[in-house]
Amino acid sequence: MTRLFNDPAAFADEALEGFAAAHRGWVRPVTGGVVRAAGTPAGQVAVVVGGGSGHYPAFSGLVGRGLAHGAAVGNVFASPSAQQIRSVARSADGGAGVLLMYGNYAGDVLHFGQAAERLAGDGIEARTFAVTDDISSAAPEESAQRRGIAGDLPVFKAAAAAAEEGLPLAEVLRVAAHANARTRSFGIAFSGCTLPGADHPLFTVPEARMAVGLGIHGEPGIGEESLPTADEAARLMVTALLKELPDGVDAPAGQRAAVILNGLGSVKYEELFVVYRKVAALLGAAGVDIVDPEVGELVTSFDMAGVSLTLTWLDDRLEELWRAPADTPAYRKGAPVAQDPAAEAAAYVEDVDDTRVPDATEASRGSAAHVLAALNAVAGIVDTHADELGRIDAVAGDGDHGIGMRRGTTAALEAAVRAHDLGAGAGTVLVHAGDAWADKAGGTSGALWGTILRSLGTRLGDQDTPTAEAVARGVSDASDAVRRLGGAEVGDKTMVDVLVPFADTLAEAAGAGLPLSEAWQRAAVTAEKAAADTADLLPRKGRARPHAEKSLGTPDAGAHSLALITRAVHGVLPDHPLDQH
Ligand SMILES: Nc1ncnc2c1ncn2[C@@H]1O[C@H](COP(=O)(O)OP(=O)(O)O)[C@@H](O)[C@H]1O
Ligand SMILES: O=C(COP(=O)(O)O)[C@@H](O)CO
Repeated sequence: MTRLFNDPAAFADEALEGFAAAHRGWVRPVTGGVVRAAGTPAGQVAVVVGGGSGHYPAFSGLVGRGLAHGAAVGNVFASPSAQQIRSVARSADGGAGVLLMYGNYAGDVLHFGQAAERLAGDGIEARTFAVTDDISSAAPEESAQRRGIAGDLPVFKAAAAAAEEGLPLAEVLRVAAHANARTRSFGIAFSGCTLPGADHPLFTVPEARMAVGLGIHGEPGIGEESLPTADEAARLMVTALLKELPDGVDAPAGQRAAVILNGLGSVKYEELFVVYRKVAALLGAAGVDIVDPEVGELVTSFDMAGVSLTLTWLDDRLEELWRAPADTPAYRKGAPVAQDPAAEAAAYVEDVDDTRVPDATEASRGSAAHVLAALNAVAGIVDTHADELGRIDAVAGDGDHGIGMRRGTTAALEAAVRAHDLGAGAGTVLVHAGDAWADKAGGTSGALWGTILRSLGTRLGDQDTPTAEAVARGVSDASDAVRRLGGAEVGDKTMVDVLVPFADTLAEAAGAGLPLSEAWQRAAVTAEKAAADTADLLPRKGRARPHAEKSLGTPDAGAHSLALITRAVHGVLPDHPLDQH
């Protein structure tokens, strides 16, 4: 249970504020996260890590000498937005480029990728690297699809220690890839976590049972067994990891390994030590020489009761990097590290002029009022269904779809009102709304919905009255853009299963000369049916993919929310073109 919070929607921001206030000697808050208080030494590659909140000390607690130069911090269980990541990276950049590092989750992949592109536009060389250590999340032949859990730490640390040595960006990236290839984790859990403001856990594990391979957002595990003794738990995890040795490690005997026994939130340190006692014995019996083990909380999941074991199979170079000193709020190692003598990190402040919008015609400004009404309806329907969306998402995902959609739609509406008050046309109102949605929601759906509104707004522009055909073309642009960005196709069990038929039906109806409201009504019916039909599909993309069979019978959360939104928008569309209000 998360008991102490104010407004649940503000939990992540308030936690970050308190964290930064408590660790002024190490970190400095910037828009989107934190950077080292002393800044990045000039000429050093900056390693910027990040991910959702709810996993402390990942990710903000790992900022400091010998480890990350900055951390972008998202909402609870949702990736930070591209805008947040860009802001942190710009503040952390020491002039030698930035390596963006995160666990392999769809939202993180989308937002960190977009941030890297924007940084390139800012003249900062940026590369991305996703950690994939969790062996239970995909088969060995699909290891690139695996999610990142406590293996984040050794992989981040190896890259950051290489950066600290002054190596160039390409070399730091190579070290990250090498460390990741030799890092494997496996976890078990005994009870779920409860998100701030929720009155029941995100997921549950039956009494006296253990979920095997459960993810750090409660993604369902690969099996369920009777509650083990501490020794049995140790044996299960060690056996799983010794079965999957990386390339270049033929047998455990004679190898050296960094070992992390990680508590996921509510397993006590004493319990961890009882388990570690057996882990050490089993690895010793297998001939593995343990180097600088860590037993404690390094990647958590609120109050989830669970543990994971991580092994990084060391060679001489990785051992040197693993042993290198570090000094961060949550992770210290070696002799005390002198702080960088540099002056306080300069915080990058974005130069945004939000008091001006492009010129718009009277007609387009009139249409903007309808766009506002539509966004108001969208925020309303999402608010009403937020809990239901979370429940659907929790079946095979991480249960945050309602939270993210609520944050996104609220921010979109606020930005739209601001732009409208400044006299923006329909296109600009939509573009501002999309940017705010992506920025404030983060997560997979934040990136995709930001793209949807931006595509539609770009097509509508600020000059003409949007006709049914123009709106249909905008929705088709959005559908193409979502497929390009997320890489999903119809049948993968995502929002694409609704967006594509919705766009096609709208285009067909508008092309046949129907007025917008009628054309939209037909398309909304198609969308609702398509969303319901996703219940019969097996997920091939996103977080639900490893648990395909668990999601059978439940529609996709993003598909369902899209259908709800198309229906709500229809409710406020006028029967005539969008130029009258
Ligand atoms: N690659 C993808 N392309 C299109 N839509 C996707 C993709 N991956 C996930 N989604 C959609 O995003 C929804 C989840 O959104 P969100 O709650 O933000 O996810 P997460 O917490 O996994 O980032 C899914 O239900 C699905 O509809
Ligand atoms: O869940 C996280 C980010 O992934 P999403 O796909 O946006 O949910 C986060 O907690 C780990 O970085």
